[in-house]
Amino acid sequence: MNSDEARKKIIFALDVNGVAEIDRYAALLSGKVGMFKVGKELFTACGREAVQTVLRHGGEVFLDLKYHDIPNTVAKAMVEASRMGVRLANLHALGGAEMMETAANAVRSEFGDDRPRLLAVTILTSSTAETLRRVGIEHPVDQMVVRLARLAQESGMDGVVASPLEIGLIREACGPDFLIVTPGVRPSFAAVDDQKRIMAPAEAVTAGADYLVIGRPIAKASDPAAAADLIVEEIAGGCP
Ligand SMILES: O=C(O)c1cc(=O)[nH]c(=O)n1[C@@H]1O[C@H](COP(=O)(O)O)[C@@H](O)[C@H]1O
Repeated sequence: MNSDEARKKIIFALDVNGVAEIDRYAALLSGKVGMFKVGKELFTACGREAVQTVLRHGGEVFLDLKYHDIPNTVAKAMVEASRMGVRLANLHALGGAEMMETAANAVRSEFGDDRPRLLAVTILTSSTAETLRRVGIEHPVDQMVVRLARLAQESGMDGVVASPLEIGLIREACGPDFLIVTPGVRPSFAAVDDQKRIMAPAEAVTAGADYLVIGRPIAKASDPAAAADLIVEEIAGGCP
């Protein structure tokens, strides 16, 4: 894989709480990563300005607000997310088929093809079988992930967010065109932090990931731009 293809796969998680930090990372990482993720912390702190700031720097946005509510509320939130001009937006698959279908239909009927790709979060990368068991889900994590990925696909979603360990199973169940976005990726030089089900970047791409969400391995590095370059090299060098 060439470096440009590898770079486009990296989504940098902007897990910060101010516009000044967006400016800092956008200046450091534009041209080094493929997309910027605006998540709950940043959106709660700065709102739409966070998205607008990334767009102003010429970056593309994955709006990661993981909606989970009654179908009408999630559909309306997704329509507003789409209006902001983001490339990817997500909800929790555990919200169920009706919630996903209502959201997917609302976005498609309002924006047609000029819309963000819609992702369903399956089981979070910080969850284990014990996490599931304690909320009453007795199935193994990988079975739950595949079940939710299939449900998401049947409900009109474009793809899923899942741990790298389940990429192969999802590809098998949902086919080559279904997007797989995977956090919980750790390059050789980085700490594991609180992620539990992890994989190296090149391995995740080889397994079939379309995008890798990477935060602290880049943000906490003494030279974030160099860390992003190293990850691009790991992917390009390790993937056919
Ligand atoms: O939806 C996500 O992006 C997400 C889903 C998931 O299962 N696990 C997960 O870590 N994430 C996000 O991916 C990012 C991972 O950041 P790092 O662990 O610092 O690389 C964070 O912004 C999380 O919110």
